Amino acid sequence: MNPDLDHHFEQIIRGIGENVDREGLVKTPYRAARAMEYLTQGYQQSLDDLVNDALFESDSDEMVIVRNIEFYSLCEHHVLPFIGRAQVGYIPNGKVIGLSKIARIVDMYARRLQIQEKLTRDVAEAVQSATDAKGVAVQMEAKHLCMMMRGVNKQNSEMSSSVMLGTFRTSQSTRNEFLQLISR
Ligand SMILES: Nc1nc2c(ncn2[C@@H]2O[C@H](COP(=O)(O)OP(=O)(O)OP(=O)(O)O)[C@@H](O)[C@H]2O)c(=O)[nH]1
Ligand SMILES: [Zn+2]
Repeated sequence: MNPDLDHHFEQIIRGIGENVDREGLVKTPYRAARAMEYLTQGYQQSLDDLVNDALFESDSDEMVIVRNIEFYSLCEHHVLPFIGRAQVGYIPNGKVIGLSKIARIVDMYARRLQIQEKLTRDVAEAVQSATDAKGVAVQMEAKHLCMMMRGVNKQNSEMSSSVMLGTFRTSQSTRNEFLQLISR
């Protein structure tokens, strides 16, 4: 818990012309600071702690895909939410990773400030480094509130991003299999 954050939120509320002493707002700097800490908790986490050795020997070398992992992130330009789903695939290389850990990896990076392209790459590289996989593919689609509730005000546009590593990059048929499986 960082009490400085409470003070900064108090300044923001004052800055927009509100009265921080009125009843409804008295506890708001505290609440907003705790919420912001929660939304950016990824800075306090590390890949090693999160994976917690949940790697299991396996001779399977078939593609594993986890689809529709929802995530909530904040864009680094406006500190407004972007909300979407991730699809993560990998080809094991002697070991598989605990299923929940893939979703935890997505969450750890989502709970930081960034752009979607970096989030996509961070997740792909983390899965690669945790599993030593033959290849990793990550595809994400998200709606950005900075495009919806301000700025260009487009309600229906979604951003799609993908990162392919290893065999997903070198083999067209592996990439196609992934894209086919996630579009089901
Ligand atoms: N590539 C990419 N751009 C993003 C992402 N999130 C927000 N942006 C964009 O970042 C850009 C920042 O542009 P600026 O011109 O510096 O900021 P701005 O004046 O607030 O831009 P507008 O949103 O167009 O009003 C905008 O085009 C946003 O849509 C993201 O995850 N990836
Ligand atoms: Zn933004």
